[in-house]
This record gives sequence, structure tokens and C-alpha cells, in this order.
Amino acid sequence: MNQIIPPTIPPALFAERADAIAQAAAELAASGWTPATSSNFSMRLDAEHAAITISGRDKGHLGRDDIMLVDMQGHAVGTSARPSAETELHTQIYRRWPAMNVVLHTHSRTQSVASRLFAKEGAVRLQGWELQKAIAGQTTHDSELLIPVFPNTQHMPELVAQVDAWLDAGKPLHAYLIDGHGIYTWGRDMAETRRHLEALEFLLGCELDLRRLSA
Ligand SMILES: CSC[C@@H](O)[C@@H](O)C(=O)COP(=O)(O)O
Ligand SMILES: [Zn+2]
Repeated sequence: MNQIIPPTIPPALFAERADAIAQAAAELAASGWTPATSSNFSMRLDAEHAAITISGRDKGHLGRDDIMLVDMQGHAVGTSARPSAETELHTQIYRRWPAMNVVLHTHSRTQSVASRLFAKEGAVRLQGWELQKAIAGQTTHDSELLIPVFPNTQHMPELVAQVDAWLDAGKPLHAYLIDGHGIYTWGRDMAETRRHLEALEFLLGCELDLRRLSA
């Protein structure tokens, strides 16, 4: 893949972010959270650009050549490669929150099953779990942490509009599920975003267990 890097972006920065994405993706894939080329990952490079996975690549075996540049409207920059089909969901996060620098999207079995089970209720309501405090800004297990479940669609502007509507209603958002699809979460850096993803995977698994055991 021939990636031309704009002069305002240090090539070493792109390489560092691409390596960080590839490493995180390999670890998440090893956990079985990225089956069959699913999932996508990105990191902000500056106010105008993000590095993101090229569409359709095996997320367990990414190299620098599998990561490309996009602008904050989700358009490819300096390459004819095709960015993730879900790029607009990443750039929406970067546009809305200048402090957010990483977006991770995975398709684990737990995330997928939870998204279907809780779709009718429109959200997973997390309360009483100590691990809620792994989410930035959450200080107690007593708070209610809502993870919305948005209907799936192949038309990204519809998904973007659903997320915008949630945020424009003033509701807090740290992550969302897409029905029958997977989870999106984000953070200020890779470590924080991985922590969010791991905590949510654990919490969704606990909620599924509770439903199963109380059935
Ligand atoms: C392989 S099915 C999953 C895809 O449709 C999509 O949801 C996904 O997560 C990966 O798409 P991609 O375009 O590779 O970023
Ligand atoms: Zn997906």
C-alpha cells in the first residue's frame, strides 16, 4: 500500500500509531474478538487526520501497510486504499470530542449476543458493578451507566445520526452497541480505550450470566 503522508504529519508519528493499532488488534484478535476480518481500529494523528484500518483486512495480522490515513470527514488521504466501512463512526467521535484519540470496535461473541438481547430495551443498564469504575469519570458502582443499543444498518449516516441524536439529547456516552453487530468505545489513549473495552466485555458477560441464571 502506497501511503503518502502529508508534510504536516511526522512519518514517525504515523508509524508509531500504525504499530500501536496493529499490536492492539493482534491482542484483541487473539482473544477472539475480531472474527472473520471484522472489527476496526483507529488513532487520531492530529486535529484533521486519523490512522485507521483498511477495510477487509485480517485484524489478527495487521502490519503498517494495513493502516491508512483519513481526514475527519472519513475520506482517504494520500492513498487509493479503502478505509474501514465504518470510518464515519470513528471520525464522528474525533469530531465531537477533541480529547479522544483512540476508537476501538470489536465483534466478540459476548458483545454480539448482548446487543441482540438488550436491543428491545434500547440499552444495557449497568449498575452495582465495581468494574464500572474502569470507565473514565465513573467513581462509584452505585451510578447507572447506560450503554445504548442502536439498530444496525449498512448505511453509516443513519448510525452517525443515531449517535448524534443520543449526544444532542445531552446523554452521557462512553460506548455503544449496535444490534447484532458489536461494540464501539473510545478513550484519550490506547491504554484507556483498551481498559474500557475489557471492562465492557466483562460487564456485558456478567449481565448475560445474570439473565441466564435468573431465567
Ligand atoms: C466481516 S463482517 C464485519 C464488517 O461488516 C464490519 O462490521 C467490520 O467490523 C469490519 O469492516 P472493515 O471494513 O474491515 O472495517
Ligand atoms: Zn463492525
